[in-house]
Amino acid sequence: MDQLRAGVRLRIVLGHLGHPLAAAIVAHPTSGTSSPASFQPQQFQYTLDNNVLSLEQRKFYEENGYLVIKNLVSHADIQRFRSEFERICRKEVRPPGLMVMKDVAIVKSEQNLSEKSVTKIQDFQEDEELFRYCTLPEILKYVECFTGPNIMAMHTMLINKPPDVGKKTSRHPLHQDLHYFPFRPSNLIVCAWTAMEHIDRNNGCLVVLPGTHKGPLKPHDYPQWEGGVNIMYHGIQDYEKNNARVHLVMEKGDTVFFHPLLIHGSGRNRTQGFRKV
Ligand SMILES: CCCCCCCCCCCCCCCCCCCC(=O)SCCNC(=O)CCNC(=O)[C@H](O)C(C)(C)COP(=O)(O)OP(=O)(O)OC[C@H]1O[C@@H](n2cnc3c(N)ncnc32)[C@H](O)[C@@H]1OP(=O)(O)O
Ligand SMILES: Nc1ncnc2c1ncn2[C@@H]1O[C@H](COP(=O)(O)OP(=O)(O)OP(=O)(O)O)[C@@H](O)[C@H]1O
Ligand SMILES: O=C(O)CCC(=O)C(=O)O
Ligand SMILES: [Fe+2]
Ligand SMILES: [Mg+2]
Repeated sequence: MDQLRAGVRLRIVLGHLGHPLAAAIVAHPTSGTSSPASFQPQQFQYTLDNNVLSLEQRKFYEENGYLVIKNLVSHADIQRFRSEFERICRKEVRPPGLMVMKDVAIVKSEQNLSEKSVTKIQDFQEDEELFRYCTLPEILKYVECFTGPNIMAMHTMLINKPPDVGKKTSRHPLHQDLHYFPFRPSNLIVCAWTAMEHIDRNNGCLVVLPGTHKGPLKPHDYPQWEGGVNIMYHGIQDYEKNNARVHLVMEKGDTVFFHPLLIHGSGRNRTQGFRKV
């Protein structure tokens, strides 16, 4: 906990700020140094050696840049996070450093009332209840597969995607999280994104372009959307249109871990509910 709190700012993005991956020692036949019997050529670039992920899961993340773990966070914990979010929206608590963001279409409308206008809260590291998410053993167990054991929470958010008012402002353009991160190395950063309810294309699920974590960080800018774009919702202009988009349908408690270079976004929320992650 103290180690986690030592971070700059927190999110469900977790990273490793320590050493780069140790370079493999290559044995030279005449040098006298011998190769350990267990030496294997480096097969994996995006995951670390431990016994948590199956070979199949590891290969999936290496190839696609994300991994969904079903039913990872308990419904009881999710209910507690939901209650705390509602308390924050009612202004019963105001943790230091917290940023409350409203949808650009709703902030300028008559509907700008209470939690129905809050699109997300960011940087909730000082809220003890919400920060419990970053300390859940089941989350950290998987995070460690990507970051190694010295884990630091860097940025936190609870997203409450509102019903779209017809201007498509509830969408989140396709982007790479690394665009927002001034720290590296990228392969030792991972995002954990937990569904707080059933999420599919109707309420604006996460959309990913598999394999794009192998590419570079691309230029980002505001999309040219007529109905308006939320502040800081930058998107990639020139992504590969042939790259298959995969819509991640998730149940409450399911968690997707993804690489900060993976191109992802989310569609509009066509329901009347507030889609929470
Ligand atoms: C902070 C990063 C945001 C990332 C967003 C995208 C997330 C992608 C996920 C990827 C991972 C992200 C990880 C990020 C971590 C690193 C971040 C590094 C970048 C920074 O640190 S940037 C610095 C911090 N950034 C901000 O604080 C964002 C800007 N925030 C604000 O401007 C305000 O706090 C905010 C949220 C707009 C609310 O202001 P507030 O004064 O409380 O609100 P008002 O109602 O008084 O409105 C003032 C004014 O703003 C207009 N407004 C309100 N909401 C929006 C909106 N959603 N979009 C556009 N415009 C908005 C409102 O209409 C008012 O305008 P007027 O013209 O009427 O004055
Ligand atoms: N052709 C496109 N050009 C640019 N961005 C796109 C395009 N298609 C989708 N996106 C981006 O990907 C996100 C997810 O797309 P998706 O198609 O799921 O959402 P949607 O268009 O809002 O809903 P739906 O397609 O289900 O009607 C969108 O919010 C948008 O940011
Ligand atoms: O949940 C969403 O709508 C998008 C979230 C996102 O981009 C992120 O968590 O990095
Ligand atoms: Fe993102
Ligand atoms: Mg679409």
